[in-house]
Amino acid sequence: MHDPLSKLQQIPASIAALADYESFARERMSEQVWAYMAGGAADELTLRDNCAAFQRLRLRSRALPDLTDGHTRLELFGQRFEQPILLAPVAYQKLVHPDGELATVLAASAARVGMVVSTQASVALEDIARQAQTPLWFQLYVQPDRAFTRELVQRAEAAGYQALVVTVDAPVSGLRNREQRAGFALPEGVEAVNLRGMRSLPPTTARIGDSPLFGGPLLAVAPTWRELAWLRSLTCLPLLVKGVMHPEDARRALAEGIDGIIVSNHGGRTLDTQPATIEVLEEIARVVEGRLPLLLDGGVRRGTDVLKALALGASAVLVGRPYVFALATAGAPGVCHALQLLRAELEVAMALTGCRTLADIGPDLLWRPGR
Ligand SMILES: Cc1cc2nc3c(=O)[nH]c(=O)nc-3n(C[C@H](O)[C@H](O)[C@H](O)COP(=O)(O)O)c2cc1C
Ligand SMILES: CCCCCCC(=O)C(=O)O
Repeated sequence: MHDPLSKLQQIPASIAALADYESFARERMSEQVWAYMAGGAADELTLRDNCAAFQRLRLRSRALPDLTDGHTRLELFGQRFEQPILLAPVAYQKLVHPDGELATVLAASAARVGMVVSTQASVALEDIARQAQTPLWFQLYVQPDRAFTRELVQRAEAAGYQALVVTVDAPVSGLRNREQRAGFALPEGVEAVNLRGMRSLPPTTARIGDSPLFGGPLLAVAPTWRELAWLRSLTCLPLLVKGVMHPEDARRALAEGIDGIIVSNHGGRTLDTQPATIEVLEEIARVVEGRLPLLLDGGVRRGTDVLKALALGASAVLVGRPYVFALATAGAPGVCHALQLLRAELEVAMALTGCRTLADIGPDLLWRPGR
């Protein structure tokens, strides 16, 4: 296996934190691709809030902790992870690098980080799995063609994916104004290869005065909790829902026998003006009461963000855009480097807050005036 660690010296020397990859990535992308990768929905308030809300939280350091035998290991669904950080599903990675998801999985394997592969990956899910030496989970968009959806699940199982992550926050695409203004469209050579051969919906042709969405074909086939129950009966893989932002949806997920919940607002790409994920995490954690793994994504940029999410009830976090920016800048070595930076930051943050293992991380790490 090609080792991305051997190329780490090619990383621009000025990159000291995840955010530093952004300007390098931007230089390497067209305006259209940048709009797709970096942008969010509508006025991008939620996109910005995801990061800002983490930045508002304050940590409390602890003096003279005993940190002997410290580590960041954890188990999720019987799978062992070296750190509570996974790669979030991001579609069409060939937009930013010719090897796309193959470069990412190489880096994830070298960094020993779990990866969630998008239904809309630009590389076949089987080809990604063949390269993987790390746990892979498959992110599922329930397709209008349910027989095709079942086949996708079976393909993921056969290829060795170890969990199914059903995205539940995008029955329709968000209003991506930045993409619209830039005129983003998939270029030739980049496509959702896993969806080849699927019957697609008839194009919507709403005219002025018609309802643009309601009554149309899209909502008629949008997934509901019924499809979740169907998926539950279809697979023995751990089943997670990604995109929960409301405590009642968390309650429903528990009742439906779901195995894990990802608190996510899709990185601010679906419904704009939602709160930041870190702001709703605690309320959802109160519903879940530790009965199943609770994960979070959206705005995680620093090791201290990982620590804050764990302090408020997450078992692990996922990162999205930062690794795509690293991929665009320096390919697999870039992704590997970005993951190593984040892990180092987490370990420093744990040491300075007196946490020897993840079990030591709790809400008292946060400084909350008046409490
Ligand atoms: C370019 C891009 C493509 C994405 N594609 C998918 C996808 O195919 N499936 C999915 O469930 N989420 C997708 N997401 C959302 C991410 O999985 C994740 O929720 C989000 O990026 C986390 O926020 P962050 O980018 O601030 O880390 C995508 C996000 C981005 C930026
Ligand atoms: C119905 C939403 C399709 C979006 C596909 C990729 C994605 O999740 C994203 O761009 O965000």
